[in-house]
Amino acid sequence: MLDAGNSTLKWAVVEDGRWSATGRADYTDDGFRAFLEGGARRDMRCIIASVTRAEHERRLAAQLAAARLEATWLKATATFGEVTNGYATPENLGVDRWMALIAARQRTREAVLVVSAGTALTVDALTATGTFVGGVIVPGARLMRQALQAGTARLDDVEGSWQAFPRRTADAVHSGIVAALCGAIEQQRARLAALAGAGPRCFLTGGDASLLAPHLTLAVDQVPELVLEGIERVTRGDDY
Ligand SMILES: Nc1ncnc2c1ncn2[C@@H]1O[C@H](COP(=O)(O)OP(=O)(O)OP(=O)(O)O)[C@@H](O)[C@H]1O
Ligand SMILES: CC(C)(CO)[C@@H](O)C(=O)NCCC(=O)O
Ligand SMILES: [K+]
Repeated sequence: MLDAGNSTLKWAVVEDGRWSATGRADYTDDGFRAFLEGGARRDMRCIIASVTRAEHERRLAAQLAAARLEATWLKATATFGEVTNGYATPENLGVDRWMALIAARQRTREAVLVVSAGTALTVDALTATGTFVGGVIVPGARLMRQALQAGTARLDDVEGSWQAFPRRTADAVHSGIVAALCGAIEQQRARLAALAGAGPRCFLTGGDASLLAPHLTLAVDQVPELVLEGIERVTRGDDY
């Protein structure tokens, strides 16, 4: 199973229902070699949830073909089991978000906020009836930092640390980004709470989950492999 994000490729190898290996790599030949050496075997079926650019997808497709691995590329659908995709055009929803929502439903039947903090931050609301009612997309931490550097003269690329009231430029940038990302999560949580009539649970995944978790006032469950869990569920189910 492959979670092909905009920045990195994440994978899990499933043998006899057991996850025998997991890993992550960038979109280079070395990265793909890490995947092959990390447990992929000849004749394995690869199920891919990709939101990355066409160039990465073509390269990945060629690498899989060269390794004689059969590839299946997933798309978001209108429904899966109890989960209903409320997007205006369901197939336009990023398949990574769809997989995370399906995995979240497998973990709980309560209302839940599904947050992925990667290249982009997505905050998606799933009701207790299993309906994905919508969600927001925000630039992720790296993109925010790049945007500030590109659009201003005096913000250097210096690593800052989190401060409630930053008094140095680097700390102000770092803390501002954390505040913006956490603010989006807290707002959507309040909106889903109003809709659901109770405080929703929150699952947090993605490369920046640990950056945000300490600064959220709500209780969150960190689930690093949420997208891969969704791929496994979809692959296993007869609903797809
Ligand atoms: N090379 C890097 N330089 C700076 N920050 C990085 C780098 N790699 C990862 N990060 C940090 O990790 C965050 C998330 O990126 P990462 O690739 O880990 O997420 P991801 O969940 O795999 O994203 P996606 O699924 O969209 O590829 C970035 O916003 C950034 O803060
Ligand atoms: C929002 C991202 C970049 C998050 O990885 C991805 O899910 C994506 O490209 N989605 C397509 C657009 C959408 O979900 O509305
Ligand atoms: K993401």
